[in-house]
Amino acid sequence: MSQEDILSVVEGTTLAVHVPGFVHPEALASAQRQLFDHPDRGSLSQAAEFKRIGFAYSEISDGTSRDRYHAEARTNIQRMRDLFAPYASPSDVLRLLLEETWAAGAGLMHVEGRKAFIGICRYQDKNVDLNPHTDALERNLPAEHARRLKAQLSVNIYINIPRTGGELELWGTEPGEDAYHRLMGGRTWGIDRETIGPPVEVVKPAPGDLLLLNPRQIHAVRPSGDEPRITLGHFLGYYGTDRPLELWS
Ligand SMILES: O=C(O)CCC(=O)C(=O)O
Ligand SMILES: [Fe+2]
Repeated sequence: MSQEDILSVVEGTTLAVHVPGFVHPEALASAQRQLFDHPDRGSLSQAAEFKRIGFAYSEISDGTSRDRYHAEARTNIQRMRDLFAPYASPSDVLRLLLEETWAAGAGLMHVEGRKAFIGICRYQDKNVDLNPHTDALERNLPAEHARRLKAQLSVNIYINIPRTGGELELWGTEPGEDAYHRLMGGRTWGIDRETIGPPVEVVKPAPGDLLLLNPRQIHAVRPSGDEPRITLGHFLGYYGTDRPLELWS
């Protein structure tokens, strides 16, 4: 992954950058054994059908959950690191690679002096649909930090992909917050598939692959037909070409 790859997604000249085989096959096989039925997988605060290990920034809804997110950040990073041992955790490798590849470097996001978590493990079980949606850090971020953020990217590393289903769908359109809420209609999260036309690109990653995309553009994941879809999710904050990238989950 190069500086140009990252910029092409920021600028919208590329819909997604696909890096096949990002995770070493032995590390991948070991992680699959560890993660498949992991006892720590818990339900996402807003949607119980989505399971995850770790606590996502998007789950912050008040002061208590904000404190919890930061208090657990380092423990949750270490938990994912331990799950991949004796191999390097792919989230750690991603952080180092971005530090090496991005001219101004890259590091863990910190908000008001508190560290972010990175490397959430998400499970999408059989028949669970991840509806078309957008992600925006500003929904959860203190306003002062949000003003500096120029773009947001999403980096997913795939641990398990079902044989049928589990494709990533991309619409290539960035509705902005007001238009997104109109598209949501009365839903609490995401857009009804009937409300928007077909995606402009459909990508089926393989286990071990990495995909970089702009999550402010509408995207979705088709339901798994058989096995659970297991990913490591990361977001990247872009503050300008001469500024370091920031990572969080
Ligand atoms: O798991 C994926 O392929 C995409 C997940 C997603 O919604 C995102 O990256 O923002
Ligand atoms: Fe998303």
